[in-house]
Amino acid sequence: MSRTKVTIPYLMEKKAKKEQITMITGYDYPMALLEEKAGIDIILCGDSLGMTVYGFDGTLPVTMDMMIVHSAAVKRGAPNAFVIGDMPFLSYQVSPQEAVRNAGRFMKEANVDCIKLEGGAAMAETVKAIVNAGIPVMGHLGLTPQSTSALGGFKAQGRSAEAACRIIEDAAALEAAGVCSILLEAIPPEVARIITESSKVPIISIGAGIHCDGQLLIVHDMLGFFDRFVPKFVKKYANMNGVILEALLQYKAEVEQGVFPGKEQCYGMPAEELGKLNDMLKR
Ligand SMILES: Nc1nc(=O)c2c([nH]1)NC[C@@H]1CN(c3ccc(C(=O)N[C@@H](CCC(=O)O)C(=O)O)cc3)CN21
Ligand SMILES: CC(C)C(=O)C(=O)O
Ligand SMILES: [Mg+2]
Repeated sequence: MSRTKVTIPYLMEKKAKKEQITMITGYDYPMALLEEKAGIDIILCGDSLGMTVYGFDGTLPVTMDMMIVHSAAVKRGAPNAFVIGDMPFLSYQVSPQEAVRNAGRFMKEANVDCIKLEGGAAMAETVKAIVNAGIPVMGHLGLTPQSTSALGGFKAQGRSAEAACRIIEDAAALEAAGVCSILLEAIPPEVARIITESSKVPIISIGAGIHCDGQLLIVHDMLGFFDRFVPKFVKKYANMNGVILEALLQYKAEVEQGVFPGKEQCYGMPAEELGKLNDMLKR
């Protein structure tokens, strides 16, 4: 199946035409193949893989090396989607120089189209440095999982007038610094609407309501492939855990009952050769 290559101008055009942008996370080759086939616009190789794929309690243990391996696999599976590499904790906070080097690794070693980092005005200089290196940057505001400890947990943000005002200012600072898009996570729809209407770049929601330019979900959440916790913004479109568990139970039962493997799964040997073998073993 052929599909148009998703680029920044294409995403800008979608915002202008008020066509919704579709975005989903992807962490590996097989899922990326299906997301490409489905025509998803943007695939985020998120550091949420620390939780969904590696079983950590948060995203802080995730390293650049892990992100490079996974995002490269995603880009191989989805050459036409706009693939974004998520900068992991401590890969961009220390200095703009380190941030440029790590963002550059994503481009050089994983062939992604863009990188994403968390934070607002405080990250403006870092964003500028990366953009000046020719690397597109997506911003990320609201619930920023890399600062869970500072936020007091995975909690919705921007629910007071003052907190909302800060997020709106952060979005403006990111746009001025040159981001090509901003992700808003777990904030009230009213706040997201103000940002979407006042910004020139596409604004994507994960738990930020219907007024944005597009939507994102974590693929493991929407497929029912992760159930340690379910954020309020998740809608489950499938029950993969149920499907996979049923297959595993059936396999186990068939092995234990001697039903698997059947004749179809076995390699044949000509009767003549089998006869010869038996003669050889008799000697
Ligand atoms: N599988 C998965 N899905 C995600 O969406 C996700 C991750 N992992 N890992 C990193 C963060 C954590 N995320 C979360 C987690 C919980 C809520 C949530 O809805 N929390 C409730 C309860 C919080 C509380 O205890 O006060 C809320 O109402 O904010 C939102 C985003 C989003 N990200
Ligand atoms: C939760 C989303 C926005 C993310 O950053 C990730 O998947 O890592
Ligand atoms: Mg992330």
